[in-house]
Amino acid sequence: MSFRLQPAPPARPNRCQLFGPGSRPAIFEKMAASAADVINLDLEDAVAPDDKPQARKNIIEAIGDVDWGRKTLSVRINGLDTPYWYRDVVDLLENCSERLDIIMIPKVGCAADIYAVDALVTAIERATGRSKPIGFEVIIETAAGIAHVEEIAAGSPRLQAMSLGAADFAASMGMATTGIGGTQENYYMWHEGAKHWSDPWHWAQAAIVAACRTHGVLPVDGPFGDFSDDEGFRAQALRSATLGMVGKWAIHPKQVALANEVFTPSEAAVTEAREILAAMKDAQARGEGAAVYKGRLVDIASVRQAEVIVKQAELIEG
Ligand SMILES: CC(=O)SCCNC(=O)CCNC(=O)[C@H](O)C(C)(C)COP(=O)(O)OP(=O)(O)OC[C@H]1O[C@@H](n2cnc3c(N)ncnc32)[C@H](O)[C@@H]1OP(=O)(O)O
Ligand SMILES: O=CC(=O)O
Ligand SMILES: [Mg+2]
Repeated sequence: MSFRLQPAPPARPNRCQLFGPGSRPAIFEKMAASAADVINLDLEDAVAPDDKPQARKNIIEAIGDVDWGRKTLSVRINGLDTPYWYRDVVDLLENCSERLDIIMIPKVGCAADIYAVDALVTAIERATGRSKPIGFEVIIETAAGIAHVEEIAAGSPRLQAMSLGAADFAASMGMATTGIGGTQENYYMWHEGAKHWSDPWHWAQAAIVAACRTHGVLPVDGPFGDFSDDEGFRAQALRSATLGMVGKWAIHPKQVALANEVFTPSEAAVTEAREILAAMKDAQARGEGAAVYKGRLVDIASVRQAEVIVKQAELIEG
């Protein structure tokens, strides 16, 4: 371990982030009643330009009026390349209740983007006397965003989570696909007469996880567009969880249960993790730094691995 210890990310469940357009208030109560840990009310790409003012009003009203329970409540503002974002921030923070937890900043390209929003949010918080500091989450979904992912992850003490936005990411990178996440038909290895599909999102996800873990931010996988493909969603989510991501977006309510299932450690995984911790405790009592568990080596690193699973389970149990 470096002399600089790895900071812990926010201790809250983030298995599923359910999105819904701010211009569709009829679904807000349904979103609140869902099993998602995080709700993202959208002012950005799911809202047509002419609908943005009304969407802001809908969201401001719903933040105060809807019972969001213990969910983390987030609003996605428009990108800094648009004329909308400052009005999103000003209207929201001058008018919405303190129930709002987080602002999501899309298409972040460098740390200065976060700095700009932080300066505006800080000024409004001071001017209006808001007592609960607003957190940030960002989407990495441009070439610049992935190129500067580490400085972005270090961009503000407000930053809690970072998602990969596969749709805009593919567009910005010039990727030859209109699919949002998942397997891409043309991304395969050819070996002995058979296609073996690879994962074009892997490297971006790994870069995001590394940046997030370095700076105590939650790494999250973004949207999976084909909501009729449960197995495709599950496979993508399992890969993300294996890489260290803590959750995934749902762009349709049927994806919430799938995400929760994948990002909740199974009973078997938690039992095994606890058994490894117990085996290592016994080994340490004997003055040994390594032990054999089910025929395989476990040592202090295994303790750290097992603790990840146990902590995640305890966080979810509350
Ligand atoms: C690339 C990106 O930026 S992704 C993030 C931005 N995108 C979004 O926010 C899109 C979010 N999703 C949606 O807007 C919608 O789910 C759509 C447009 C994809 C599909 O909407 P619909 O055609 O209404 O879906 P469908 O008919 O299957 O809905 C089934 C039920 O779920 C409800 N529902 C639909 N979407 C949502 C949602 N996001 N949250 C909660 N409930 C929802 C419907 O109201 C309907 O309820 P009912 O059974 O009581 O009538
Ligand atoms: O905003 C999300 C994306 O995939 O683009
Ligand atoms: Mg996007």
